[in-house]
Amino acid sequence: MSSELRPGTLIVRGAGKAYRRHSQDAGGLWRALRGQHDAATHWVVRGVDLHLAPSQSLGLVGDNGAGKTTLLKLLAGALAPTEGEIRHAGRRAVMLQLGGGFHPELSGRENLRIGCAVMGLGAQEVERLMPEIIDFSELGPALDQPLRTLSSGMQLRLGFALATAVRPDLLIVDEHLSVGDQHFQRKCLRRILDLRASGCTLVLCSHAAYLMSEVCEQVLWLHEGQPRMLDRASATLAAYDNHVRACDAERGAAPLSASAPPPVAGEGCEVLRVEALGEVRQGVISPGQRLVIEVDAQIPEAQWARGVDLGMLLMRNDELGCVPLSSQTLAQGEIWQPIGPARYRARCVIDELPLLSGRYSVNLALLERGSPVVLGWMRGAGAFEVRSAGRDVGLVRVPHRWETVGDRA
Ligand SMILES: Nc1ncnc2c1ncn2[C@@H]1O[C@H](COP(=O)(O)OP(=O)(O)OP(=O)(O)O)[C@@H](O)[C@H]1O
Repeated sequence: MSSELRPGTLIVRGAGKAYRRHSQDAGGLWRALRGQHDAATHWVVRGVDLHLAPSQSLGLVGDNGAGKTTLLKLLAGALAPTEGEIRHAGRRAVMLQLGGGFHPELSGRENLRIGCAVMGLGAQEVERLMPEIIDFSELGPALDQPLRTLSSGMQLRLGFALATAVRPDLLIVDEHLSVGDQHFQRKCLRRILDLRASGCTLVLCSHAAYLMSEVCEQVLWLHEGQPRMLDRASATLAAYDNHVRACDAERGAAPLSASAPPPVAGEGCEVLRVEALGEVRQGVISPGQRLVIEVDAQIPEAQWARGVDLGMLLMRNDELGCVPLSSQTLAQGEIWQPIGPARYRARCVIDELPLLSGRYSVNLALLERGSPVVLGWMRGAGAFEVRSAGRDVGLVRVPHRWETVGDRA
């Protein structure tokens, strides 16, 4: 740790991690026995430069084996870099692997005490924080059972409660929000957002692009151990998405990015009904006609008070996400009309449908206002077919015109 940096600062200069890889051929064993070491240096991560100021947030994406976990371990201090330098200031909390740092034979409570001590907390601070950590983990009597008897979701609760209760200046999280039940996912996400709002620097690795785009300002794309792009979250995620699509097309696989469900975390919120209306007749509509997507949802009073947005994506039947529709710029009362106790209806109108021939449906999510917390969702709802009378090919028809060269002046 460096004293001249402000707490929450993270600086990485030319960091890399290499392992020795021994040759696998039969002669390798004999050479090793003769003391002739023929291991080659294999760089798993190389050339990473980062500078995060306090309260900045960085996401990490990359294909399997790209080196994300290795980089996170370097940032967490769990691995020493082979080359380069990593410096941070302030209290660092880490959630890398499930149950990481815990002892399987000790109880959850004992593990918490040890974990607090490892993070440098004094006895008094441990006593002060324990009730909050225990409360957040919601483990109840299971807290006094050996850790190995806890489910992975329970271990996540414990680890997450510990890592975040200490109010770290720097939080490093690896792909954990998909573990655990929906209620806990929401709790974790809220805590991450609260920490970020209170000035904690965040490094997050997740396969949920949706989450990264909401939580992180910048995203680093690692490719075969090397930084390929470091930019605003939206720019890097779009570039990475293009890369994933190109790889999928090469392999003939279905595009995953559109079909992967977002993290879900609702309590009592539910999408009840989705219907394609407007000029849809017997499930069919033409390009240029009026499409109305009507959504009924159950929103309990407490959640209504926090605010609920609606995000939709019109999907073609080859899982291509075509048209995003979001209510986020409107006041809540402009989106939802009450239709019964804790029931609301929203109508999204596309006056001139730009889509061309194909079968479509709607993926939609109820979102907590101003936050990436997903309260409820439905996929493949409100199916309709677009039939074009013309000979259009492609996906959309957009208004356009032609001009002659002379018009340009
Ligand atoms: N201890 C080790 N010894 C040798 N090679 C290792 C070691 N740890 C990781 N690797 C290799 O480093 C590469 C990067 O692994 P890493 O787990 O960092 O990738 P990742 O991007 O997190 O992958 P995933 O998304 O699949 O979790 C892999 O090829 C892996 O086999």
